[in-house]
Order: sequence, then structure tokens, then C-alpha cells
Amino acid sequence: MSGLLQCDGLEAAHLPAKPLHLAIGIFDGLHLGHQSVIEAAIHSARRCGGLAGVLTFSPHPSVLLRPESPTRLLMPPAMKRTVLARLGVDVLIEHPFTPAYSAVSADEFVPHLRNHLPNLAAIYVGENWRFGRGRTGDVALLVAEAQKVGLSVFSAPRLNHNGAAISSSRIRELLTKGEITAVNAMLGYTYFTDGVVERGRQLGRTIGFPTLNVAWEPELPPRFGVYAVEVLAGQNRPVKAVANYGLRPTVAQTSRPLLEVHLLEASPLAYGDKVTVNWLHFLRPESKFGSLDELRKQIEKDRRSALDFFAKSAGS
Ligand SMILES: Cc1cc2nc3c(=O)[nH]c(=O)nc-3n(C[C@H](O)[C@H](O)[C@H](O)COP(=O)(O)O)c2cc1C
Ligand SMILES: Nc1ncnc2c1ncn2[C@@H]1O[C@H](COP(=O)(O)OP(=O)(O)OP(=O)(O)O)[C@@H](O)[C@H]1O
Repeated sequence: MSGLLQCDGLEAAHLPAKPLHLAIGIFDGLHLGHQSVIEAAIHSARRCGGLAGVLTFSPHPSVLLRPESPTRLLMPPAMKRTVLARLGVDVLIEHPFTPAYSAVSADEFVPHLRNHLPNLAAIYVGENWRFGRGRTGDVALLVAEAQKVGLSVFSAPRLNHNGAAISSSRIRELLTKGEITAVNAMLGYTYFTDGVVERGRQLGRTIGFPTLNVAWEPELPPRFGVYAVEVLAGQNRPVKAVANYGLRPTVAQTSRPLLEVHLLEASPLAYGDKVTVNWLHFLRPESKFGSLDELRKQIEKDRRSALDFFAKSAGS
């Protein structure tokens, strides 16, 4: 099967009659641990001519269970779809996490799945996965319940990074601290922003640093600051750049953060172009300068730091 088939809920999952190898979880960020679960499903599906599926839930359960402080997500649904399609997943089922769904008990979970997915052949989760009302079900119960209806269960060992488990929560925390190198190491791909190039106030070019503004409003903003990034548009090769993400306190009074990209190489980018910005390296926190001249001198240093970063990464 080519392309990602999307289903809006289990009820709407009318799938081709092939064995379904289904990975289950929230999968916010699709980090290396998530990928090991999903890749196991893809691998088995390919071996037996079946379908590789992902069952995920939306909104995040915290919206229902902890409405006073819901989890702010690393990736919007569109970004999740992009990465899943890139991984080679055939089917994505986004099931609404409603009060009724949250009330399904751990014992009822497998029959409930089987009922909606008659071709379900195997379930893929991480070894720490919990399910059912109050998260009372664990992998041992899943295996026992699955056996009763002839399904197999694969549970992936927990993947670590620097001695601690990789998890979406850990990545969220590091992103807000600007630790983009660790974020990228745990994601297994480069954290990215998809957006459209917008016109700025054109002040940048008067101080010698024209910037492209990328329209973007993430649920979980990365740390405000200056980053070495690369910009991709269509099939063009990546363009090296340095970006500021933040409120630009030297020149603006706003509460709406902006991603501004200053290109380090010539490029045909124009307003309205769709771009992907890959976040590679944190250079410094955003700060408020006493004058435009001080800001200009600092941006010149940022340019050099970014060029050094690119020169070093080309040599490594
Ligand atoms: C590499 C880089 C670093 C920046 N750092 C800061 C900063 O630390 N503080 C700040 O107030 N603005 C910072 N800015 C934002 C500038 O104030 C902004 O790009 C400039 O005023 C142009 O804005 P405009 O696109 O709306 O014309 C930075 C911009 C770039 C490209
Ligand atoms: N480090 C990991 N190694 C292997 N599997 C993992 C890892 N982290 C999560 N998984 C598995 O991936 C699936 C989706 O996980 P989920 O998104 O619920 O967890 P998470 O990344 O730990 O998120 P959070 O930090 O928000 O709890 C689950 O089956 C889970 O067990």
C-alpha cells in the first residue's frame, strides 16, 4: 500500500481485508522509543503482506483527565501524519478520547478492538504501556487477553538515552530548555517547523539582516533564542540559516512569538512559499538590547557562530 490511509476513529476504520499489525499509543513526538514499536509493526506487516497501522488518541487524554493543566503537545496532528507517512505506516486511526472511551475497562479493551478491527493480527506496544480505565491494564494482561482471541502481542523494550528512558515528557522538558541537540538525539530525526513565509516589518533589512518570518503557533513553544537551522522548500537543497524564535523584546512589544529566519546562503525563497525549518543547534537565549546597533553587532556574532557550527558539522 502506498500513502497513509487516515481513519477518523475505530468506527470509521473500514480497512482492506489484510492482517493488521497495529501499534498503539499517544506517540507525541514519534521519538526513537515510539519508532521501535511502530517499526516492529511495519516489519511484521511487510513480511506477511499485511497492513502496518497506528492507533492513536485525540485529544491527548490529559485534556479530559486533567483539564486544568492539559499536556502541551510536541507535534500537531499534521506533523504526526507527516512523520508516520515517512516511517512507512499504511493506516492511521485517530480515535477520539471521549469520556465513554476513557471508561472502557482494561478487560474490555481487547474485545473492543477486535470488534472494530476484524482483521487485527497483532498488537505492538512498549513494555511500560498501560491501558483501560484508570490505566489498570499492563502488558501481562494485554498478552493474556490477546491470547484468548488468537492475537499476538509484541512489547518493545524501553529505549534509553544517556541512561534515562526516552519519553515524550522528557523531550518536552528539554525543548523548553533549548536543549535541541538532546531533543533531536531522542527524536531520531531533526525537530522541525512547517510553515509559510510571511512578510515581516522589513526592519531587519535596514539593520543589515533581512529575515523571513515563518507563520507558526506551536502548542509547546521551544525556548526563546537563536538557533542554527536549515530551511527546505520543495525539492531544493537545504539552505543554511540562523533563526530567532521569540518575542524580539528589543524592537517589539508583543506576546506572540515569531520564528524569524536569516539565510546564510543565496536562495530563491519568496513570500508565500511553504518551508520546513529544521532546528539543529541552540546558540544563545533571546535578550533585550539597549539599541538597534547592539542588536546588529550581536546578530553578526550569531551569524558567525552559526557558520562555525555548519563548518564543524560538515567536518565531523
Ligand atoms: C539571528 C537573529 C538573532 C536575533 N536576536 C534577537 C534578540 O536577542 N533580541 C531581540 O529583541 N530580537 C532579536 N532578533 C530579532 C530582530 O529584532 C528582528 O529580526 C529585526 O528587528 C527585524 O524584524 P522584522 O522582520 O519585523 O523587520 C534576532 C534576529 C535574528 C535574525
Ligand atoms: N522509550 C521507549 N522505548 C520503547 N517504547 C516506548 C518508549 N516510550 C514509549 N514507548 C511506547 O510507545 C507507545 C506510545 O507511548 P506514549 O506516547 O504513551 O509514551 P511516552 O513517550 O512515554 O509519553 P509520555 O512521556 O507523555 O508518557 C507505548 O506503547 C509506549 O509503551
